[in-house]
Amino acid sequence: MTTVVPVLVYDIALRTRFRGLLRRDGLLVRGDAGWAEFSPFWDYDAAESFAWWRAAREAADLGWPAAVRDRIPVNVTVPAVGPEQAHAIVTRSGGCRTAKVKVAEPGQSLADEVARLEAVRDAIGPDGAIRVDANAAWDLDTAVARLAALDRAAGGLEYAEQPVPTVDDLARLRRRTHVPIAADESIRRASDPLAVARAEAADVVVLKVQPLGGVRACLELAERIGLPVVVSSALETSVGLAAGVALAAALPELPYACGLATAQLLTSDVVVDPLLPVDGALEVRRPVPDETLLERAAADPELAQRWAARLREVERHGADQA
Ligand SMILES: O=C(O)CCC(=O)c1ccccc1C(=O)O
Ligand SMILES: [Mg+2]
Repeated sequence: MTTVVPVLVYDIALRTRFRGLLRRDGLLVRGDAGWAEFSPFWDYDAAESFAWWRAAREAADLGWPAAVRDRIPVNVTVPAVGPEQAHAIVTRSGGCRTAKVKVAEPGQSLADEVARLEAVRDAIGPDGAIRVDANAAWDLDTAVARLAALDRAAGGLEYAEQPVPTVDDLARLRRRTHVPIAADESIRRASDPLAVARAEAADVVVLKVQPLGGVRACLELAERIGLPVVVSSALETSVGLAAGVALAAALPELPYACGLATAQLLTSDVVVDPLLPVDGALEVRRPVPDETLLERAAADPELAQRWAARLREVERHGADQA
């Protein structure tokens, strides 16, 4: 393999709390094929983070397969915020015709979620699509009851992403609700990502490039799963998002909006022209970081050291596997 140069650790504030985070940090590297992002969340160990490193190596060393489309329809991502803020996020989303609303977050009541979904429907209009993401937080009976209530509040849900943790419960739930089911954690954190398809546990699968080890790995997985794919981000800078865009651009079919509009959740980016939606879609392109913006986003030396140590650990893990 060619050498990949660790170039910079970024540390960027989020606009609102997301997945319990107030800031996002990660490593940017550059190889012969371009810039790449390595940004596993801190609760992922070296074994799980190794797939994220394979995705970065692919981006830096090889680049990505050819695109078959030049724009990617995307959903606006609505964190667990109040109804006024939810309304404003959708209205200022850059024309997104699909909204993905986070639900089942700690400390949130059904009333909070109903109010958020009503606000999102008001903002997106009757023709917009609304999906929810529960991040595996419900048990089966709670999911059946909540989906009925949220489906009503939203005036119809396009689908529910990972409402329950296990493949078996996804399959059972799918038989107890008319809301279509999407699998996310059951694909990207599973030892066997094909189990969802075998169990007929989902109508849609969410694929994320970093946790699944790269664009090529995702294209292969998509083919083997044989279900419609939604490409989603891991809350990256535009450097990481470009890999998701490349996957969405290369898939033979793309029937749903993708979850790649998350540059909107960051207060700044490392490229001059971030991957933000225009008319509800991202352009298929690979933006290049800007020196000044890289400097501005640079983490303090202590955080940079932690990432360097982490990368050494992940590479050591990879060497042991080989
Ligand atoms: O899909 C989207 O709209 C945005 C991406 C997103 O929700 C996400 C981002 C980082 C980590 C996990 C998730 C998730 O889908 O659960
Ligand atoms: Mg999800």
